[in-house]
Amino acid sequence: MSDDSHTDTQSHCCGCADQSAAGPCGPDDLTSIRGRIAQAVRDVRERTPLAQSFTNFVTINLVANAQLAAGGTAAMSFLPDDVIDTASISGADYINVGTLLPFYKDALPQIARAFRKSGHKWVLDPVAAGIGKTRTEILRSFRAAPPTIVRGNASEIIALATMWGLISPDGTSRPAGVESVDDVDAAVEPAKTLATFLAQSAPDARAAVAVSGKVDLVTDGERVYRLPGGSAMMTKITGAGCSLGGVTATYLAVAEPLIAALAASLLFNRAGEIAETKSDGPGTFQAHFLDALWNLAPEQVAGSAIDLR
Ligand SMILES: Nc1ncnc2c1ncn2[C@@H]1O[C@H](COP(=O)(O)OP(=O)(O)OP(=O)(O)O)[C@@H](O)[C@H]1O
Ligand SMILES: Cc1ncsc1CCO
Ligand SMILES: [Mg+2]
Repeated sequence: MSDDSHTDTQSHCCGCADQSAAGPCGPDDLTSIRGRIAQAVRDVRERTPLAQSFTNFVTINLVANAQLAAGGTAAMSFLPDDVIDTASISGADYINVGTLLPFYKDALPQIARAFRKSGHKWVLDPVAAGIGKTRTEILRSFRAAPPTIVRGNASEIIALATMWGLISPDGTSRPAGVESVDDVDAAVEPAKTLATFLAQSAPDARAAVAVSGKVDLVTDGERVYRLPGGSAMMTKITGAGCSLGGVTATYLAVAEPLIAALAASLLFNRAGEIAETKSDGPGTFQAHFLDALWNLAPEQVAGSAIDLR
C-alpha cells in the first residue's frame, strides 16, 4: 500500500490532496458514495428489478439464485430476438462468454448492436478472454458496441483491453482459463483505460470496470477503489465471479455504473466472509453465501472498507 493510500471504513477522508474542496474529490465524496451504495441495495430489494442474463451453462443457476437473493429478478435466454425484446423490461442485461456454442458468434454481436442502438445498459463478463478464435471474435466485436460495465478477473481484464487495442501486450500476461493467472494490481492501468473507453462510448458518459480477486478493484476510469475482504472459499465454488457479474447487472438496473459495481463487490465480499465462518466446505459455503446475500443490511454493505488511492 502506498503512503498516500487510505483504508476507510466510515470516515470522510477520500485520500485526495485537496480535501477541503467539494465535488468529486471533496470531503463528502466517500460519504456520498456510501449513501448511494446503501440506496442501491435498498432500491433493489424494494423494486425487485429484472436483470436478464445470457450466461454460461455451468453457473447459470447460481447467477439466477444470487440475483434473487440480492433482491432482484432473473431471466435467462440465449435467443437473440427473445433477449432483445425482453431488454425493454429488463433494467440491465448480463452477458457472460464462459461456455460458447457456434451460434453465439452471430447471436452475441447482434444482441450487443441492438443494446447499443437502444442505449440499453449491460454488464460483460469476458470469461477466459484470450482463448479461442470464436471467443476472441465475439469479444472483439463488442468494441464497436461496448457494455456499460466490464467485470472479470485480472487476466480477463488485461486480455480484453489488449484485444481492443487499448493497451499494448506487455509480454508477461498470458491468456488464462476461467481462473486468473494475474494479480489484481497488474490490471490497474488496463482497467482504468478500459473504463475510460467504455465511458467515452456510453450515452451518458458513465461506465465502470470491476476486477475481482483477493482484493477487488473498481474504477470509473478516473478513480480506483480497492475493496479488501471476501473469502478464498469463493474460489472453491464455481460461479462466484459469474454471479457477481449477474448481481452487478441487478444493481445497474437501479444505479449508475460505479455505484452498481461497488455495491455488488462489497455485498459479495461481506457475504463471503459470513459464509466462511458458518460453513464446513464448498457445499454449505454456497448455501450460507446465498443466505448472507439475502440478509446483509444496506448499511453493512455500504460501511465496508474502501481503500482509495
Ligand atoms: N483469495 C480470495 N480472497 C477473498 N475473496 C476472493 C478471493 N478470490 C476471489 N475472491 C472473491 O470471489 C469473487 C469472485 O472472484 P474471482 O476473481 O474468483 O472471479 P472469477 O475468476 O471470475 O470467478 P468464476 O469465473 O469462477 O466465476 C469476488 O467477489 C472476489 O472478491
Ligand atoms: C468452469 C467454467 N467453465 C466455463 S465457464 C465456467 C464457470 C466459471 O467461469
Ligand atoms: Mg469468471
